[in-house]
Amino acid sequence: MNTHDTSHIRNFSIVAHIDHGKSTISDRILELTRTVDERDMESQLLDTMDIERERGITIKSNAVRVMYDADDGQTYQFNLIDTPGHVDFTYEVSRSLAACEGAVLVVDSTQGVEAQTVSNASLAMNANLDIVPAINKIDLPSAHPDEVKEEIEEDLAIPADDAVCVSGKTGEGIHDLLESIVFLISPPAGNYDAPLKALILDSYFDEYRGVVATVRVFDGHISKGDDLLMMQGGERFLVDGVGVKRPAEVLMDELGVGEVGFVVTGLKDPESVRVGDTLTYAENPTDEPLPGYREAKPMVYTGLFPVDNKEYENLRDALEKLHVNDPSLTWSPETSVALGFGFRVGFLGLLHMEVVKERLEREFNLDLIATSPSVDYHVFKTNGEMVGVRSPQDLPDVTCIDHIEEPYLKAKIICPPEYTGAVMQLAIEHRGVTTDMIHLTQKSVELHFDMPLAELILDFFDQLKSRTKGYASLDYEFSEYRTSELVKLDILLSGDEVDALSFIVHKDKAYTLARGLCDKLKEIIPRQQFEVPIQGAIGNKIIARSTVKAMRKDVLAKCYGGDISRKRKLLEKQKEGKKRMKAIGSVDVPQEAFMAILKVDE
Ligand SMILES: Nc1nc2c(ncn2[C@@H]2O[C@H](COP(=O)(O)OP(=O)(O)OP(=O)(O)O)[C@@H](O)[C@H]2O)c(=O)[nH]1
Repeated sequence: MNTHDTSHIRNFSIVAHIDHGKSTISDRILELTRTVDERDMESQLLDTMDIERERGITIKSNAVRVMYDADDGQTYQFNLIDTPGHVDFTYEVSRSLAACEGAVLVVDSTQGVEAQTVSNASLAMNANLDIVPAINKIDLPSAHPDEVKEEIEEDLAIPADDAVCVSGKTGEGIHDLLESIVFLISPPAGNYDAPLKALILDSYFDEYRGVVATVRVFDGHISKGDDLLMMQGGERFLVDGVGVKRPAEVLMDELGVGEVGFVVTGLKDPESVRVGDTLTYAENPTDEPLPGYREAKPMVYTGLFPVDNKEYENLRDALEKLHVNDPSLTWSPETSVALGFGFRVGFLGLLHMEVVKERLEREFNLDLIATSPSVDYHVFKTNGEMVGVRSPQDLPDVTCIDHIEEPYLKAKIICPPEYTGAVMQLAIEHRGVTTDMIHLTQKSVELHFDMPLAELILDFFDQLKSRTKGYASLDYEFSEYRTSELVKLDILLSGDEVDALSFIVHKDKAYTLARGLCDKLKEIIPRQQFEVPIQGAIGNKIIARSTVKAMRKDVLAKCYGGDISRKRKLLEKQKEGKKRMKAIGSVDVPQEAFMAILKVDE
């Protein structure tokens, strides 16, 4: 195949609302194009992380090359990028779209257009991509593809004549989808002989080969031995090899213009390759770098502390390693009287937080305690200074505070009309204000809210799902900082303040939350050999209290006589429990206590 000619190349992302079937459709494409042998086929092939497979969610985008023999007798090179659907990872989606000419927009035919369908469609439209709508799960009896077509036209302003009905499960319609990709998505433009212009989409660190970068070549071509320069980072290196994923890595002679693949940089410093940077020839560089990416800003911060303080350095190393292919992760050292040395880590959202914590524990074998999530508050002091506060412990003394601003979101919820009242009520309870209500179709309403981010991270999503029987979907973006009356709520165990349990809350909610939290902690903290009073306080004022009664904990007391295996199980369970306990003063506090705020029923 002539690498100067790009007419046979199609670069596209698969985007959708969470669970609408992107990964399943990608699997069928790999199967139908015989990229993967049937006997090697396992589901969610592109979700390479254990967590992705177990949870059935995509976290990282993944680029693979498949060759498609089309009905016109030609063979096409498809570079397919599977993307995450959850709102936390919208940033990852826009990174992938920047490398493509087209997007396959998957919509579940039993659910219709949902919040991230709208946001992904508008990301794709803003990036000027050709969009192929795929209406999925048509094998299900509850599928209503015709109505979904209408929604695509009306809500998204995408012509639905182009929509292809498919089933990722049975494979029906996948052939038609591949044909539509050939006809509807433009081939890449670009000049093979021009100076190199390649966008770094992603990178990971390999012990033996150094940093391996996934790139999209816009102009020029890359081969082994080329002398390349990273335009922003300034790093220069000789290419150690190039190749593509199918989905196993295959080395190639060259990555030509318009293609997507990987470059082995040989660079040993994980920080030397920046996602969003432009690669060019060191001796004959291009004039201007590509626009790159908007930096992903962390929204949620939490303290991560090793249960065993000796693991502190290991935790730092692990964060550095994860950062290479998760550039949105940020951290700074944090010290807690209760938990010792740790880090305040910034995440894109709560799912991102859970995923990173789980990866740190599994892939790096760390035992961690996470404290309740916080947002980044702007605290204006009486002396005119502004400080960013991401941890309740860092809040200056009240006498020095003039006012505090907190981040607000523009939230968008799509739900069936009968749940409008429930959704509005929930928003009011979370200090939200309805700003707009649009009737999309007879079956769906789009509600717009202004709402503090801090409220969203306190179980808003779970509440939304339960109050709308799972029918509502949520999307949001940061809007601005606004002044709020916020106070720091402290928790005292046996009369001692536990810094890691403090949090910042709106004044009007402080009493209810303090009471709820004291009650919750009473359930969570196991009985000790002495009574443990739990108190909630604002400054010196105690506003709530509860007590954990004294009891000698003898887990075997319940086992009369000889059931050895049951005894062993109980002891093991207790040991497991101990691992996650932190002795605070003389009280053993389990991990759940530090996240109890997320579980308080208001
Ligand atoms: N019946 C039926 N089920 C499907 C079909 N496509 C996907 N599913 C199921 O829908 C669920 C979600 O599919 P995924 O492919 O993981 O969805 P996704 O969009 O990749 O999800 P994220 O990566 O988490 O955003 C899985 O349980 C699939 O088995 C289909 O055509 N028919």
